[in-house]
Amino acid sequence: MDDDKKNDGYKGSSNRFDFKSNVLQLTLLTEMFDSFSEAVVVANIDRKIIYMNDTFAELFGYQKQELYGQQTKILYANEVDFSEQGNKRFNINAKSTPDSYRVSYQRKGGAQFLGVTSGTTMRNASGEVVGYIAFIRSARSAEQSLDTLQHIHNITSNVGLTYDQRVQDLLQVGLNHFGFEIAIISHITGSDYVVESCVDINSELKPATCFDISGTYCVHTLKANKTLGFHFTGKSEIKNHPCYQNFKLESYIGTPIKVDGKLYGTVNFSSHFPTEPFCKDDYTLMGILADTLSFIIYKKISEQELLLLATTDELTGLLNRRATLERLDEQMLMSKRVNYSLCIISIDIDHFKQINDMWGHAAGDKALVEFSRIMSTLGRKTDFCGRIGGEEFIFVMPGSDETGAIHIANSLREKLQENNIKLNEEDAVKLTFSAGLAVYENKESVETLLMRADQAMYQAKKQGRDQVCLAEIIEK
Ligand SMILES: Nc1nc2c(ncn2[C@@H]2O[C@H](COP(=O)(O)OP(=O)(O)OP(=O)(O)O)[C@@H](O)[C@H]2O)c(=O)[nH]1
Repeated sequence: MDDDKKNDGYKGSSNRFDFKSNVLQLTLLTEMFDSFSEAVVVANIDRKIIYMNDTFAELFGYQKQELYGQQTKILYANEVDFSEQGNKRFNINAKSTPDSYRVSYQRKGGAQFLGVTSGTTMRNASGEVVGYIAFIRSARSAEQSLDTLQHIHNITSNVGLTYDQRVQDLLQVGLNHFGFEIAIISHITGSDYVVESCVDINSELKPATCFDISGTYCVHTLKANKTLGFHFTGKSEIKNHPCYQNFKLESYIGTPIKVDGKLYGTVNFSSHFPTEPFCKDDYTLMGILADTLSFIIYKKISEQELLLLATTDELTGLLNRRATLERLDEQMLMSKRVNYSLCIISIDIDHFKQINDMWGHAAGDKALVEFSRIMSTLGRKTDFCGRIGGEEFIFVMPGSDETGAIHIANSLREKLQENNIKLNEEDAVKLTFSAGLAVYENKESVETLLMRADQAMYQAKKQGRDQVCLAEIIEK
């Protein structure tokens, strides 16, 4: 073979890896690596490129002649990385053991990609370092995809993870796979795109942020109803998209998440830097991630529904007895810890039996539902009420004193006076109630607090109903 043709390498005089005297080495490199499927590059001690194979030139998007003699700085996305690698690896004191690392590279034209590089120093017969050989592959190779799949499996099979940890870990796996900065699970209702969970390496994006869907790339993903990716938005057909104009996100890949057959939102990854074109593996992985998330979200929604069922009174929609007492207990603990007052009112509708007797059980049910609706419109956001039994309720007011609680009881009375309760098409009644008000005393239990409030309520009944009595205080 003609030497010149064989050695289409750099022939400049400044490199200390002199080809004229090292023809053998270059011939060897050419024979060994020209047909290699992995990208191979050799740089001299000045970090100038003296050999590359076709795969390398293709990976970086250059003609070989454009790269020969160039410092490898041209290949790095970040100049700092170039200097750091130089300090660590490309110097005469560097170890000659092979070494592997990941770094962001830059193609001709600026598109960036995450590369896995393995390399080692090259020495001459006297043992002096004369250059460096590196094997570079895109981090998103088949091997990387398998690694990502393994991580997804590890996360889904780890029963010790909470919902939030699981979701965050899956987002992180996606970020690592693509080498991006932002990962989002969105919940989409109408035109609202709400960031439900996210990982943002720059900590700028926060959960619960809401965008109009038209301002996000996901609008295209939803329209396509499948995974969609843009690896260099600034050079794509959507470069006028508001998301590009506002956030300069150069790369994006997103997939719709469907839960129980209905659109829930999207999972998407994005970066301010361009990346290499997405490959089949990337699309497959996005599908697997979206399916995995869909299952996890479905499970969470089912659990929430079950919890709601277990804590809600079926007829009125108020908290049921167990949930009311549990919440009361929590509030009493809090009240003790931060030393604020807490009041409860035990409420019992007057002569309720007569409604059932005169208009039937269904009419009684309607009265209970309407009474509950009116009662739950009262008070502060932190107040809550629950149904304790048939026509008995308690109203809990954390942070309120006796005056505040009496005000609530009076408001309920006024509302009931203003509103006739419709029992059926023709009939309506006015309801009254008897109530017992108890102010929580430090150290007492839920049972004593309730008992004192109930006793005061029975007192109100005894005294003629339609009134509020104060509970006895505990004798010291
Ligand atoms: N419709 C309906 N009635 C209920 C429900 N739960 C309990 N009740 C009825 O509520 C009535 C309560 O009656 P009582 O305990 O005698 O009390 P009251 O008639 O309100 O009289 P006072 O409390 O003394 O004013 C009973 O008839 C119960 O059957 C329910 O879920 N739906």
